[in-house]
Amino acid sequence: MIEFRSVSKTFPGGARAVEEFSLVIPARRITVLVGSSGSGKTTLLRMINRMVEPTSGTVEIDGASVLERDPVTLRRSIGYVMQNSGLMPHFTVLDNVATVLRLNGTSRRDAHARARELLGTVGLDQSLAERYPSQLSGGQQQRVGVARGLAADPNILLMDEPFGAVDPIVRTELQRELLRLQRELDKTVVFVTHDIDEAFLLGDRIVILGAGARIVQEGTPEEILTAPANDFVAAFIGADRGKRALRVEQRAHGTVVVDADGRVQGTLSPESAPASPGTTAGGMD
Ligand SMILES: Nc1ncnc2c1ncn2[C@@H]1O[C@H](COP(=O)(O)OP(=O)(O)OP(=O)(O)O)[C@@H](O)[C@H]1O
Repeated sequence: MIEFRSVSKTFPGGARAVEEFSLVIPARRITVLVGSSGSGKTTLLRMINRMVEPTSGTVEIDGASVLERDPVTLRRSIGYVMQNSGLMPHFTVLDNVATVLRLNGTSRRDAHARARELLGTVGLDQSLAERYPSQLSGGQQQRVGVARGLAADPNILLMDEPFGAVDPIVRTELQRELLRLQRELDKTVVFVTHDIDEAFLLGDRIVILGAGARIVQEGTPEEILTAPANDFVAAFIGADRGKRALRVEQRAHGTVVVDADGRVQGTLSPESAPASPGTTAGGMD
């Protein structure tokens, strides 16, 4: 569990990126921080591994303040994946993935063996191991970034718009892979995005942020979709638009689900159709 307690951050020069931010981030779940540009998402993420130091307040991991940990050791114990993969251009894929392990004292041989294993975990072919980052596609680079983030087998994985720079098809693929990985590896993931669709797809919990990282609403996707806290959230999630505002209509050949623009999005099978008033669900008696 990660806990922010009244955390503020003012950068030199006076930008108040985060003001009195408090939040509990549950273990073994994906928590998504979503908000518009400049709302302080990256600053929050980087205060977890002390890449940014809070001006006041504390960040705790399992009850212990990160401010009391050695920043270098702390950083190496937490996975970090960023938008442009952050790979070292003159290192091979294998060496990029193995770096943290080497820094933590693992032998070259063992670090490479583990790195090869991780390429498999993130769905990359072993034949890419000796390539350099510039010889990979954007999507492959991001996978290497994820493998590197997982190298030290951290409990916590911080992801800062990791799929922001790839095309929509690859992005969908990477999102699915992350959900699969999470089911397999059971990490505490803190994921930053400005894309509300991505937040709904990935988040077990979603935190919608306004300026200064003010929490506008926090909850499960279901809670936010069914009860947006205010007009800002409703507008941000597009509550009255397209696929967020579905209704059921009876048509000649069956029951269909129609979006806010009147387009048919799918069908409703008899088993999942809501029971009409007066009927008993199940109907066995
Ligand atoms: N190193 C820095 N020095 C000065 N100001 C900074 C620094 N880093 C961030 N800021 C400012 O703090 C505020 C929050 O920035 P942050 O990067 O956390 O926002 P964000 O929500 O992640 O934005 P984006 O979605 O554009 O990445 C912004 O006003 C930004 O200009």
